Amino acid sequence: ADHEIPHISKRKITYSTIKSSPFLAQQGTEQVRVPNVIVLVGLPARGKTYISRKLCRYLNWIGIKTKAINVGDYRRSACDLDNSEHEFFSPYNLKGTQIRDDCARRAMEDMGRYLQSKEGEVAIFDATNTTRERRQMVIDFCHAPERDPKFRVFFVESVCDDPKIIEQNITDVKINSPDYKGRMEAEQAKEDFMKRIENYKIQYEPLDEDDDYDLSFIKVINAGRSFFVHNVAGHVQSRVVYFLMNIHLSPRSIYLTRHGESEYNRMGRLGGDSPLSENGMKYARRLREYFEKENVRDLRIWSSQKIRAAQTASFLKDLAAHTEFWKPLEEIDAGICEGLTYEEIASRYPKQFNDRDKDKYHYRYPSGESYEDLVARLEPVIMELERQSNVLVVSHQAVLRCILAYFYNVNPSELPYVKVPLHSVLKLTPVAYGCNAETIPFNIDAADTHRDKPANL
Ligand SMILES: O=c1[nH]cnc2c1c(-c1ccccc1)cn2-c1ccc(Br)cc1
Ligand SMILES: O=P(O)(O)OC[C@H]1O[C@](O)(CO)[C@@H](O)[C@@H]1O
Repeated sequence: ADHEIPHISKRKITYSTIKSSPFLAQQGTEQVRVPNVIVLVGLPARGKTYISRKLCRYLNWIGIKTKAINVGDYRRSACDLDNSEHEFFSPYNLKGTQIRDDCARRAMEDMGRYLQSKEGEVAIFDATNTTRERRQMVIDFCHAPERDPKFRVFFVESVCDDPKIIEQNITDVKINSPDYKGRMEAEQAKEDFMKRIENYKIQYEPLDEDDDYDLSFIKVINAGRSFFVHNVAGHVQSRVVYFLMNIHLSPRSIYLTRHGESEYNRMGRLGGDSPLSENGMKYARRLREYFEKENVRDLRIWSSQKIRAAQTASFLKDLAAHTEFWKPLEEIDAGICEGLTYEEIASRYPKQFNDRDKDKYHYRYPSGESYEDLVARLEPVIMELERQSNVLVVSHQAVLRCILAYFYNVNPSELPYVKVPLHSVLKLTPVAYGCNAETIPFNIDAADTHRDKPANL
């Protein structure tokens, strides 16, 4: 059609191009970055799996393909569960030691295949790795003579002598772990687990800045109260350090809501900067009533600067300790399609409309943004959310899809189709390894702005 965007010739660009993800520089098809292995170190109940899974989720969300490999899972599948009492973990139990070494080796080989095949760029090796000998085995595997490129190794040691934190870990996670669930009373399980920790303490050799002078590592002390960082090498390691220094365990809630229904929502028009509709105003009032009852301590409100969002947030301003308006929270920029309805896009730019549904995450509107662009612009928002305590985010459909995808590990193909209806609040509360979600519906009429993936694609 003569309205069709002039097809920009895809000149073969020879110099290295920074692909759409700002974190990924690609030379032709090979990624210039070497594979990275992040090796956890620490006694049981020091949060190693907590760190592994959270780090894995963050790296995948920013576009760095990452897999966490937990050696405990290999041990549990290798031997039936009667081998999970503390005697099994005694260094004097030769059979137990042999099984555990074998599981570590098999896990390491799976990790090697994941990185060698370029299926992923980063592997997180989640195990105690509490002896120098075991750590050397991992290093030798990553730097094997025949390996090209060598895997870069970064140790993350979690050191904790705060009994309250250890207690919290055991009640939160260990008692419900497959090792104990339904086989032992909580009290007995806790006792057994404390003995398992004692077994590991016999051989525990913490990382040491002199003995391990050539290694790259970070010691996280008492769940992030302090850190010791040594010899950080490369982009991935510095992002890992940055992330670990911004997360915390303190209980809090994150509330997510879209703006109230806007005039453009009612017309089915995308983007723009229209004010709230009558329904939208009603929602904003009811949202305020909800937060009056919630009575959240030190609530911070972050809102997009679009009128429909700022109006919604302004109803709650006096309830919050602090309200700020952030440009990164604005809705995806639909470029030349801003202000149009989906029907108008389909008729004016049929090829663009079709291309978008084929790969909605990577599709970038002409003069606009893709979901991938949105994730990159939202990374500082996610990092600040990790740092904060109670926050209410007032934003938009595509933005909240990206934020939810971070908390729930939603992959790029599903992310653009996550349901985020108008006039509902999502309350996220981090617990143990995951996040509880509570949807608070307000039963106030609103346009349905959700478009499912067409069945034929
Ligand atoms: O137990 C622990 N000991 C020591 N550090 C811990 C935990 C836990 C933990 C606590 C309860 C449940 C699940 C995990 C998290 N972190 C942790 C570690 C590093 C950072 Br940066 C932040 C938190
Ligand atoms: O990616 P989708 O499904 O088109 O949703 C994003 C659209 O949702 C809206 O926020 C509301 O329709 C638009 O402003 C935005 O373009």
